[in-house]
Amino acid sequence: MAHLLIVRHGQSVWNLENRFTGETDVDLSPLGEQEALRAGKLLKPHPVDIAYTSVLKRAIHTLAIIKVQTGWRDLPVIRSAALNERNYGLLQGLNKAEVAQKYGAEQVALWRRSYDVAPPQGESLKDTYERVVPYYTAQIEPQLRAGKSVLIVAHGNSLRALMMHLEQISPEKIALVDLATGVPRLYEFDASLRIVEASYLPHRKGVV
Ligand SMILES: O=C(O)[C@@H](CO)OP(=O)(O)O
Repeated sequence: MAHLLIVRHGQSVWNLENRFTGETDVDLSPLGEQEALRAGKLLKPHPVDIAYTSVLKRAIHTLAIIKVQTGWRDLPVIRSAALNERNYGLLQGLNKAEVAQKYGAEQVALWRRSYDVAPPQGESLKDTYERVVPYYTAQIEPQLRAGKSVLIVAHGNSLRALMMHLEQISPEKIALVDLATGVPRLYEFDASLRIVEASYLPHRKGVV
């Protein structure tokens, strides 16, 4: 059966500086480029037919490095803003530790990891889910149903929203799920597109 691979972009310059990034279009840090190379090595044994990414350069750059590293130079790529990072509103650009000092760690934890508490003028994870999952269902799932394997290179929160959908993670439990930069997660499906295995590469055997 077809498989799906999801990868969060490599470390960005603002990840490194511990700043809320959201839809700000910052590029990879040097470590982020290394993480993308490593992701390419891990992905190589799992060829795909099509790739999807956001319109933000940290994801586009990660995918470009993966394409070179895997030798998948002709891999078709579709970019969509539906896969962008959640909009962090007024927090974008601010240092996460400074925001925690000002508003308290508990409030910041709610803004960062709760399902439905939106940061000021930004998107909650629920808002993000409501744009990511319909895009996945309409555009990406049909590829899998047609037997095509798919790679998605996107962002911490847009991918957490997708993981909620794929793995039936509850709003309470998703608060505990963090996705590391540049570590691919592999989903294998049965003929009815039910997940038979979900695991981070290179580790296998993590059965859902
Ligand atoms: O700043 C951001 O856009 C995201 C991802 O880096 O941060 P957080 O992990 O706090 O949601």
